[in-house]
Amino acid sequence: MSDEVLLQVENLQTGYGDLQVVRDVSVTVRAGEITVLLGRNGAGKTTTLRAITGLNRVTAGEVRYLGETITSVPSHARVSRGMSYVQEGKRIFRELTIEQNLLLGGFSTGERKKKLQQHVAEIYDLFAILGEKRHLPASSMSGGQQQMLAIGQALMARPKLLILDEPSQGLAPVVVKEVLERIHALKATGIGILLVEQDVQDSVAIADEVSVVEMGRTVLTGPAEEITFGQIQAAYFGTAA
Ligand SMILES: Nc1ncnc2c1ncn2[C@@H]1O[C@H](COP(=O)(O)OP(=O)(O)OP(=O)(O)O)[C@@H](O)[C@H]1O
Repeated sequence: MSDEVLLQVENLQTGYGDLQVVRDVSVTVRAGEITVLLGRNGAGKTTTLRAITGLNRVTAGEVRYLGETITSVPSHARVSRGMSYVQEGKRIFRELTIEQNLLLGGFSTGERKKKLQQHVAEIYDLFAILGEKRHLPASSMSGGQQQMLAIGQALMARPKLLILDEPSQGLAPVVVKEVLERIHALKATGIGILLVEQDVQDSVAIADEVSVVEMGRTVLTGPAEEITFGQIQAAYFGTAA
């Protein structure tokens, strides 16, 4: 287990206008580790990610990132401090080529084209299929490959913390496994990953830390190796102690 805590969310409260959706969520992500955030539809997972990334206002609790409270730091400043967020639904540019999509992902770094090309080559090392298809339009790729492109695009911003909202959504089970395996391989780069998932079994298999949210509250949290499938199920269905 790494000791470097990248993200520490404590007793988070957030929502939409007057509607409080997240009432008490706590989650920790360490460098070189994967924290999986689980919960049923509507439990408040996406809303939690939106508050962490600065898209939703925090009404109580704390978001600490790289040792600093960032609760009032604007979203774009969180990006430039190394927080990359891949929202649900593969937000890529379908008509652009894979390589153009990746280069756009690195645009915010302000680095020169040569440096960006080096980073693109690193992405091809991580996701070989993107390199093979680099000159094809993104729309020509399968759902799983487009998800890898969305992740590759986020990595081009050179994040310390990568936040992924349901990358397995809409993918066939065999493709889900492949995408999660690729995400697992990213740990070796030293970044921390916060992964929201519906696919409990496969995501817990790659997790270091697990948190389950039910009706806007963290009901179970701890190291993946100490948490049983039965405990996760009970937390999911609101029967946890
Ligand atoms: N823009 C919004 N305005 C008002 N309420 C919203 C908005 N987005 C989500 N909600 C509500 O907030 C609650 C939590 O939604 P959220 O998307 O965070 O859940 P989730 O755990 O990510 O579930 P899912 O897996 O379905 O995305 C739901 O009741 C949802 O209807």
